[in-house]
Amino acid sequence: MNYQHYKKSYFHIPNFKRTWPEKEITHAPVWVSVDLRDGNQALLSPMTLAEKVEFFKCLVDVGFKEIEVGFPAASDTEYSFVRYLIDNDLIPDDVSIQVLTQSRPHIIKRTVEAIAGAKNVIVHLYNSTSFLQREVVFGNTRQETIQLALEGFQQLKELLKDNPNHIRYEYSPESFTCTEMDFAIEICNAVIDELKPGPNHKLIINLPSTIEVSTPNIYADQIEYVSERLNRRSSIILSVHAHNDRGTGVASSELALLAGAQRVEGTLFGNGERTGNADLVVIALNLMSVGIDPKLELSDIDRLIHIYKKFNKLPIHPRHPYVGEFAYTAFSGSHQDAIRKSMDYAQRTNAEFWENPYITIDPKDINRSYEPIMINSQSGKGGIGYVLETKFGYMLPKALLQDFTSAIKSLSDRKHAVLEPDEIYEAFRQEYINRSDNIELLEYHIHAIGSESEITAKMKIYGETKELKAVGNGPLDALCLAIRPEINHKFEIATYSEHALDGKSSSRAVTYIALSDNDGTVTWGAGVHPNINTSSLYALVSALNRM
Ligand SMILES: CC(=O)SCCNC(=O)CCNC(=O)[C@H](O)C(C)(C)COP(=O)(O)OP(=O)(O)OC[C@H]1O[C@@H](n2cnc3c(N)ncnc32)[C@H](O)[C@@H]1OP(=O)(O)O
Ligand SMILES: CC(C)C(=O)C(=O)O
Repeated sequence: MNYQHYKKSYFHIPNFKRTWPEKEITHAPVWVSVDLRDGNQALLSPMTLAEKVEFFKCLVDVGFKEIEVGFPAASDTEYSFVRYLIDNDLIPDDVSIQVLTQSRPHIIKRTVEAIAGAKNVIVHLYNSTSFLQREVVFGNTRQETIQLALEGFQQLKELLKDNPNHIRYEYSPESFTCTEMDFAIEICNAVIDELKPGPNHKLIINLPSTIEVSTPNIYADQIEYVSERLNRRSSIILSVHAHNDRGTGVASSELALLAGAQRVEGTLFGNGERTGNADLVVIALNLMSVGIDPKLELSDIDRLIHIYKKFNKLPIHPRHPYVGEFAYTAFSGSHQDAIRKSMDYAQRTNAEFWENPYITIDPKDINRSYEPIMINSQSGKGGIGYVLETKFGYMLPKALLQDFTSAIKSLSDRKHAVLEPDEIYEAFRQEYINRSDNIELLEYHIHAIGSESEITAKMKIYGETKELKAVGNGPLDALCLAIRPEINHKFEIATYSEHALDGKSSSRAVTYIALSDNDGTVTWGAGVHPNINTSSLYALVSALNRM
């Protein structure tokens, strides 16, 4: 690998006493959806006005109070969308729309025109501050870079000075993670000094991980280091906006919260430039999973998935946290076993809290329909038993389950595929239930003789119909006695168990019987019938056929 091609692109963070590793997240941050801006700018085909309107409504329903609705100067659609929201009174009073602008006079002017009449607006101005961007992209010195930001805000203040509405400002030193720390502090403080925020008109300072270049702990250090050195800190809302280039956008945002961030920008399911933005659904559900109110209403997750797929025209990965197709599925035997035991335990003990060794949240809390267990060649008896029990009501004795599991594993191995519950049941039915291949019980009658039972049975044995009769200490014993002389094989009933299948008075019963023969080989059979005597006789015949 050509690792010599790379070097660290973030700058040294001077020694300081970091406190974030000792902290815990205790409450939800201010959430900001940037789906309609950062998400939208990264799409193959950006959303139409109608699509943005529908997406916006969904974000409002979810509970976002700050929504970056676009970059109004970018295109007619972007501009018209902002106007449409305002002119049609679609922005609830408790929701602020946020618009993004570069620090360029004509772009700022157009942005201000776009927001005329909106009650609550955050005007978000950015310019890039990293060494590379300053030197190569802009050709600006540090001082010129600061000047660019200040001139932008001076123009905004002038254009908005008579605006009667609630206007707040946000400043982002874009490419913050590759900016020298002293310069990041210098430029943010220059903006703070220009805007002079106070407790009643706070300024949002957003420190983006425009591109992820380090492990999340470095980002957290950068956030805490700068946070502590901002002027008028109590009048600043510290915001983060993490991308996901190293796959740690969520972790970066979470550690940044420990480090002093109060506000998190991101998108649903992590859409956004390149590898995406921080996934707000994951961060919020991470909070819920440890008992913290996420302050977003995510229970109708399927609606969000639908909106995401429809308007972003992107799929959700099957392994996506919380929402992927397999997020609540275990394939491997030991996981299935532990999931099953824990679910049974929670039900038995009427548990107050969700606790499961392999499933972090109860999928029902986000209205997911789910398959907790799927069966393939890596599965074990725990999972197979779970499927037979939860889908079909069969509670197999452990030894029978073991017997059946080897058959299922080799079936899945041969098929190279997951087995559907119906296939598993069908395999069980064909192999064990009411077998009559060579020996068939056609009719029977039982008479009680004192404490004993006499059975008269019409049976087909290897093609020949026979009338058999015997007395035993119960119907099953009697049938064993009647059959033994007819077949050339010794057997004893080793175990017997039964249960109702459907849980109603009209329900069917299932009986499981294990026979052992001369050399100790154990053979299982099962019988199903509404009459419990019949189900047990069928189980015996079934086991005999298998033996
Ligand atoms: C990290 C982020 O996601 S930031 C948001 C990025 N989003 C977008 O760019 C989407 C919307 N953008 C657009 O539609 C277009 O880029 C526009 C309309 C804003 C501008 O388009 P154009 O005028 O054609 O310029 P272009 O896009 O090529 O931008 C490059 C110019 O903008 C300058 N520029 C870039 N960012 C900024 C900024 N934040 N402030 C001031 N100038 C900037 C560059 O230095 C460059 O100037 P130059 O032409 O003098 O070299
Ligand atoms: C404008 C800023 C916040 C941005 O989108 C980024 O840095 O990724």
